[in-house]
Amino acid sequence: MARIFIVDDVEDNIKLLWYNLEDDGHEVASATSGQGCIELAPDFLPDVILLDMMMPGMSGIETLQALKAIPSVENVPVIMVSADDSDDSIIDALDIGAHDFISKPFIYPVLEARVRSAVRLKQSQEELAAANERLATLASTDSLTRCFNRRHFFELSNVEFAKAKRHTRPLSVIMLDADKFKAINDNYGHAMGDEALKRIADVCRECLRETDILARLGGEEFAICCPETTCEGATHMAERIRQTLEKAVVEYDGQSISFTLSLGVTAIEDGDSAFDQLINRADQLLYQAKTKSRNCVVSSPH
Ligand SMILES: Nc1nc2c(ncn2[C@@H]2O[C@H](COP(=O)(O)OP(=O)(O)OP(=O)(O)O)[C@@H](O)[C@H]2O)c(=O)[nH]1
Repeated sequence: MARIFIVDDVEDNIKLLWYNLEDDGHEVASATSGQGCIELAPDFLPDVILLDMMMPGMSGIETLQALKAIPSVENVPVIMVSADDSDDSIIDALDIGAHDFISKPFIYPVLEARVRSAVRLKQSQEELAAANERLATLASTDSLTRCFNRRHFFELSNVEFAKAKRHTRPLSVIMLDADKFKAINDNYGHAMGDEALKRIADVCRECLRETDILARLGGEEFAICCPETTCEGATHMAERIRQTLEKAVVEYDGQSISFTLSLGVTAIEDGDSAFDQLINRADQLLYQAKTKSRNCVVSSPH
């Protein structure tokens, strides 16, 4: 079963096709002009469009061109249907992006077979798009914590850094690392360690804004890039993350643990020419937090 949209200025042609297609189990909608097609097809979201070439007003070719400019229907296969089966017509239609061409009068089973072929194309396009989306997610996220991975974090943060520099806007970075994490793994097992990492990500997500970029940089180290945020604002947020995590209890397999975080916070400074400089500074501040007492936030400039 597919969703078929018929465009023809002759209502009897539409009716004939409609009954046949409905009999074959398809869901059908129609328009009697190119303009009607442009207005209705994006709502109906068809799998295939059967488009008459010769119509008064907007021709089939013009309608096809307009459809290709509408994102929600640009990839819907269009079968041009026309009494004019001159080579030029066929070439025009296919060059503009029609999937197929069938001349009138057509033999219905042939048209049906072409519709099936177009539906198969649409389905493979959709499967490919979904697979590409899954791949893009896999390539950009850490599977354990669902945070961005290191590579994607730097891609996004470099763009934010460039924007902040260009418009002289604030931008901050928080680096955070679980304290004595090795002991969690050693005493409670790797699975409990994994639960603890997931909790760090959840606590960060709870505390950050939609525009903030959260990533697991590796091991038990995370970073957050905060556009439009001063060092003071980011320090406030880091402190909220620290306190929330400190109170959290992570449970796994009948056991429960609590643990703490050390955090380093810095913001863009006049002399900074690359995002890496902020990361290095935040990393040094995180190191200071570790050597100071752990379970604390160290920020600069204060
Ligand atoms: N469970 C789990 N552990 C991990 C993962 N990645 C890294 N680790 C562990 O994280 C621990 C990090 O240990 P260290 O670098 O010594 O740091 P720490 O014990 O947190 O000590 P401080 O950072 O000094 O407070 C190591 O035992 C790693 O094996 C992971 O994906 N899952």
